[in-house]
Amino acid sequence: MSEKYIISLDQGTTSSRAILFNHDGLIVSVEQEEFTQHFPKPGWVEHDANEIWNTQKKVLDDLIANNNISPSDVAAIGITNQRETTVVWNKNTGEPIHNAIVWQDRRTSKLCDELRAKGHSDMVSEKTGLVIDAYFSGTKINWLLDNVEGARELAEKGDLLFGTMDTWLVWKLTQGKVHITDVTNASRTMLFNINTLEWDDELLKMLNVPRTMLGEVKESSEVYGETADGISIAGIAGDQQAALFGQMCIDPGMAKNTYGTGCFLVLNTGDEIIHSKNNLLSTIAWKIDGKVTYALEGSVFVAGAVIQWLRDGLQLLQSADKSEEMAASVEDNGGVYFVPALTGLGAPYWDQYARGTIVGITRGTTKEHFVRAALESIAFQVADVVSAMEADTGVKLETLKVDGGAVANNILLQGQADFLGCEVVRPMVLETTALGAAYLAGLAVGYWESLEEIQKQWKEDKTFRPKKDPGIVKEEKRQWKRAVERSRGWIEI
Ligand SMILES: Nc1ncnc2c1ncn2[C@@H]1O[C@H](COP(=O)(O)OP(=O)(O)O)[C@@H](O)[C@H]1O
Ligand SMILES: O=P(O)(O)OC[C@H](O)CO
Repeated sequence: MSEKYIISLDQGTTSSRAILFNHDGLIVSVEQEEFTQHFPKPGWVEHDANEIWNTQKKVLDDLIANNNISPSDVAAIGITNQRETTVVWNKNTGEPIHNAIVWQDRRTSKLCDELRAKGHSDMVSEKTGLVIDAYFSGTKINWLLDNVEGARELAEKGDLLFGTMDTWLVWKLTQGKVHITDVTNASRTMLFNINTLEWDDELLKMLNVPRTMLGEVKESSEVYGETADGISIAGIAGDQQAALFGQMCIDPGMAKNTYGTGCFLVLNTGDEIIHSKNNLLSTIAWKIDGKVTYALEGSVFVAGAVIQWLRDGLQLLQSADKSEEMAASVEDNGGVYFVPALTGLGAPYWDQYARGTIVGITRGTTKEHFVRAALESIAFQVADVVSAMEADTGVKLETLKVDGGAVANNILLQGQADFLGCEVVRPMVLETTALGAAYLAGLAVGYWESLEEIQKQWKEDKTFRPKKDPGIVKEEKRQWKRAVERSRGWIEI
C-alpha cells in the first residue's frame, strides 16, 4: 500500500477533531476545533449541525495542509461520532430544519414516560436492547417533526432526512450523494432492530417516523463513498464502540471504559445479545465481514463534566488537571459524597428526575474534600455499572481498559481499581476512539491486513491495582448508595 496514512474524524460532543495515524497506529498529528453548546431551556442541549460540519471540514483541511500531505497520501478516512445526537435536514436544500438535539437533551422525557405507561418497554427492550429514555434519537426525531413548523408535511412528502452525526458528515463529505449510517449508530436510535438488523416498522409507527427519512444501514468497515478530493470513507462507528475496537477488546468478556464528559463502559459479548436484567443496554459493537459483535453498555451521563462544572461553574478549580493534586492533598473524602446527577442519572438507575446532591458536609469540609468526592463520584458510578454487568453475565471483571480525557488523573484510576477490586489498565495511545475508527477504515481498504496485525499495536502505559482495605471500600460504597438514594426523584413531576 503506497498511501502512508489513515485519517480519523472524531466528531465529539464538545469538539470536532481530525487525527492523522501512521501504519504503526501512532498519532502523527491532531487538529481540534470546539463548537458552540446551546442550552435554550433547562435540560435542553443543542448543536448547530452546520457549525459541526464547518469545524469538522476545517480540521480535516488543516490536518492535510499543516502536515504537507496530499489526499493521495491518505488510504482512507474513518468516522467516529457522539452518538444519538439527531439532525433532520431538507434533502433538496441541504439545510437542517432545526438545531441538532444532543444526546444529553431531556426535552422528550415526558414522551418517554407516556411510552412506558402505554406498555412499550418490553417490546423496545427486546427489539432494540435499549431502555425507553430521552437519550436516544427516536423521540428526538418525533419532537422535531411535531414542533418545527411544516416539518411533518415535508417528512410525509419524503423531503426530510434524519441522521446521527456520522450520517450528516458522510452526506456532507460526499456532497449529498450518500445517505447512510452504520449498525452501531443505528443501534442507538430506538428505531433499529438489533436482532434482524433492520429499521423496524413497529418502532417507526410508535414514534411516528416515516421510513423515507432513514439512511441505509451499513457495516462498520467498508467503503461508503469518497470525498470531493477522492479519499475513501471506509469506517464508521459510534465513539464508544470505536473505543472498544481501538482498545482491541475484540474477544467476548473484554471491557473498556471511556472517561470523557460522561463515562461509557462497554463489554464485548460476542455474537450473543445479553438482555440485561440490571438496566444496562444491549448494543451493537460492530459488524465486520458480515459478522455482528454485540456488547453490553453502561452509560453514565456526568463524569468528567463534574470536574468541568467545579472548574467553570463553581470556579473551585483552575484547571481539570489540578483536581489530582487537590484530591491527593487530603487523606480521604472527609465523609463527603457527591452524586453528580446534573442531568439525571443514567445506568443503572435511569432516573431522569434525579439531580446533583452533596451530602456529609461538616464545618471541617474543605474544597479539597469536594474535589476528592467529585472524582470518587466518577469511580463510584462506574463501579455501579460494573456490578450490574457482573450480575448480568455472572462473570467477575478482572481487567478494565480505560481511556478518555480524565484518565490522565492517577487518583481517579487508583480509586477506580480500589472500588472495582480489579486491574485498571491505561494504554499508551489514549486516543482509542479515533484509533478504533482508523482501524475500521484501514482494514476495509487493506491498509492493515488483519486484526492480528493491529492487535500487536496495543501497548500498556500503566496498570492500577487495588490497594485499599476491602472493609473500607465496602463501607464507602454503602455510603455512596445512601447518597444516590437522596438524589433520586428530586424534580417533582
Ligand atoms: N486530569 C483530569 N482529571 C479529571 N478530569 C479531567 C482531567 N482532564 C480532563 N478531565 C475531564 O475530562 C473531560 C474531557 O475528556 P474528553 O475525552 O476530551 O471528553 P469528550 O470527548 O466527552 O468531550 C472533561 O469533562 C474534563 O473535565
Ligand atoms: O462525545 P462523547 O465522547 O462525550 O460521547 C458521547 C456518547 O457517544 C453519547 O452516547
